Amino acid sequence: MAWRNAFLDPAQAGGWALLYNQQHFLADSNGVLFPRDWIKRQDLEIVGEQGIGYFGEDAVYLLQVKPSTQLEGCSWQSLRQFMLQGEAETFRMLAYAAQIGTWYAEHRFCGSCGAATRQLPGERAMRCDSCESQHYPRISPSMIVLVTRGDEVLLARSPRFVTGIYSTLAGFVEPGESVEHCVAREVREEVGVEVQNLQYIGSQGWPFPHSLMLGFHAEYAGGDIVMQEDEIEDARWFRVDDLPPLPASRSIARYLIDLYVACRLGLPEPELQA
Ligand SMILES: NC(=O)C1=CN([C@@H]2O[C@H](COP(=O)(O)OP(=O)(O)OC[C@H]3O[C@@H](n4cnc5c(N)ncnc54)[C@H](O)[C@@H]3O)[C@@H](O)[C@H]2O)C=CC1
Ligand SMILES: [Mg+2]
Ligand SMILES: [Zn+2]
Repeated sequence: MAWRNAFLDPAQAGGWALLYNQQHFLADSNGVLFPRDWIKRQDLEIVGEQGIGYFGEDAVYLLQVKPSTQLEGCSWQSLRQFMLQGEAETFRMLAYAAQIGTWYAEHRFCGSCGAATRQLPGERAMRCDSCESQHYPRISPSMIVLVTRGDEVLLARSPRFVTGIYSTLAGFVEPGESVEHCVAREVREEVGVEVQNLQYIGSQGWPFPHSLMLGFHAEYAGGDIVMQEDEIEDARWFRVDDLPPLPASRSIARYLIDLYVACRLGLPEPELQA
């Protein structure tokens, strides 16, 4: 079943409901989608509602509820869990839903003047009538890069990672800089190394909470590894035939590594899950 984003009017009846709060969805043994009319008859406090698209032919609505919300036979499951284990189209739906949920939750009041906002009909925007501003979903461009040196790749550990896992370097683009500049700056800051011959590989929306990952391969150009305090716990060169535990297969971090390894070892190219 395929997921497709769309703008649906919540005034329409029917369809399916996702129950959302802070990067978590309520789920039972059938999954995350509940008959929406049935949900509306339950005694739940619904904070906000958006029509977000179609799962197959079925209309899907996102219902923001309180974190204390309980439904018989259901439990709260994290978006990260669906990223690690969920079916691909289900994860695409939940990734979009979570970003719409984050946007809505963070823009109920105007950041300029503090007045309450309202949802504009027909557009994904929160409108402040008091100062006439509009607030759209925020997307944070971030670079992610695999630094390579022949048969070796530079991988690092953040103290936030699961024990043992090594990954590519990543970082947020700063205001006014190009993504290329960001790659060179972040690599220099995090591991003290210079890079050259950047090659753009592809991108991935990353809903934790609203990054857009722009993925590169870059060749080592000079410098010894000097790790950034607090951000980087370990960084090393690994041979492509002797790699440590790597990030989740659905991540662009993993794709950048698998792609380079496949090229060096003459293996079939992996595919990036969008
Ligand atoms: N899809 C993938 O394969 C991967 C995705 N990522 C994502 O890339 C992003 C950037 O990676 P990091 O190394 O964590 O970034 P980073 O190297 O720029 O440092 C993280 C720090 O940036 C600050 N920060 C948080 N949100 C920010 C924002 N929106 N704009 C600017 N600064 C912000 C915080 O102080 C945070 O501790 C994160 O969202 C992370 O989840 C990281 C690795 C793999
Ligand atoms: Mg970083
Ligand atoms: Zn305002």
